[in-house]
Amino acid sequence: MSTIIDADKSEIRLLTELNSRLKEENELLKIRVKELEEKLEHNSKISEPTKSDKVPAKANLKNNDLSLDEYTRYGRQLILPGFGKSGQLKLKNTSILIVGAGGLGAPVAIYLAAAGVGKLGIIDYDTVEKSNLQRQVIHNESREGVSKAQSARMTIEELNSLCQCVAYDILLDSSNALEIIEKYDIVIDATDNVATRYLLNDACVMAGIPLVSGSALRMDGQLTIYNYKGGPCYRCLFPKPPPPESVLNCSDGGVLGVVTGVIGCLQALQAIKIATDMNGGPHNLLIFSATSYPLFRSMKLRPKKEDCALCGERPSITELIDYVQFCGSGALDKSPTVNVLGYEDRIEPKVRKNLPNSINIPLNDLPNKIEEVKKSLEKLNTPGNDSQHAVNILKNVLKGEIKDIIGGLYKWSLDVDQEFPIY
Ligand SMILES: Nc1ncnc2c1ncn2[C@@H]1O[C@H](COP(=O)(O)OP(=O)(O)OP(=O)(O)O)[C@@H](O)[C@H]1O
Ligand SMILES: [Zn+2]
Repeated sequence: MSTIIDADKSEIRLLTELNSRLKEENELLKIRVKELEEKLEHNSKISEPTKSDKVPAKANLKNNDLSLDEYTRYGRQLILPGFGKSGQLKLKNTSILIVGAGGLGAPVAIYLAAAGVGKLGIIDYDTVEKSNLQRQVIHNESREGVSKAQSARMTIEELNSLCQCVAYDILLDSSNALEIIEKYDIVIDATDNVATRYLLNDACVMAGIPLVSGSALRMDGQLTIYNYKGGPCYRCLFPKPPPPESVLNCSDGGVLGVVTGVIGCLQALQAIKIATDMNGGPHNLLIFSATSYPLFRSMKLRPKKEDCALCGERPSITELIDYVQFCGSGALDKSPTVNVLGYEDRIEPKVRKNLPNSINIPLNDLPNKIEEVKKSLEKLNTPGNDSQHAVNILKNVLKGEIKDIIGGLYKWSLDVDQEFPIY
């Protein structure tokens, strides 16, 4: 009997000890929480904006506090001096529109959602293809054929369900741009064509929204912010579009996936800096080249032009125009084309490994070989964008129907002759 009482007593003693230890730990935790709160408060004060032209919050989220879940999720950036709770709240109350869910748009969307931007809009008219996956890391194999905007939204929702993501699977053009853009605080240009670049620039100037513009091709990339803090717009620097035949895109020129990652991450960074009013430095053009040393160069941008047709003192462009006509090409445009099956219909018999009735001439040699082409070529086929340039050159010197075969030898190998070697 006494043994049982002794055992009970020692258990009570243990429990009492445990209880007091828990109380002590509880007190220590309270002190630690207080310390962290003070630190956050302090950091928030450091990051108070010093500049007057703040980006107006259009997210309409009106969140004044962070939940426990958000403290845990964003803890590593909350303790950053100059960012803190006030930076996090600004991100939470910011809406950002990403135009293009391709090589640039993918990292932009992932990093902005992960960082806690309150609302992300993602626009893309296209669907996911296997050749996108080498760099468009927001998509995956199971999403082939799915709308890029929807695929991006699915990834974002899995990554951060606190981020409100709106997917627009549409072609952004003059008829819809302003209406959509006006709902956002910041716009990211992650597209790949000149017409959309001018469209976004004009719409952002008209709506008074900063535009974070990026581009990447081959091993190189560029980053600029337009229409921000009194700086220039795209038209101040480039009043006229380049000739359409001088523009090369990734499907023709190629691009290393990491290069789009570098530029996309920098676009996300600039957007975060704008949203949180972090110091951003002067208006610069940042140039990245994977094959140069140093990898980055920064060039001061020319200032805003007083006589800019769009943002100047007496603007002549006061509404969105026809950008396909202005640029001579649009997001969907190519040279006059014929698809491989159409071409197959016109020739016979099929000859393996060589396209029948065709000769293959490198673009550089083409101007010197017009006579040869005249004699021997009925229809032309060279790969990629070169063939579109070739069509333009030939149209100037040859009469008759000159067309570019869509997809060239690669598409021929897919749709007509699976044994035709591709490269
Ligand atoms: N006006 C526009 N409206 C909506 N989406 C656009 C517009 N212009 C371009 N885009 C989208 O921007 C993205 C640009 O990304 P990127 O060049 O990496 O992709 P891509 O066109 O799939 O590449 P590839 O040329 O290799 O097929 C594309 O997904 C394209 O559909
Ligand atoms: Zn301008």
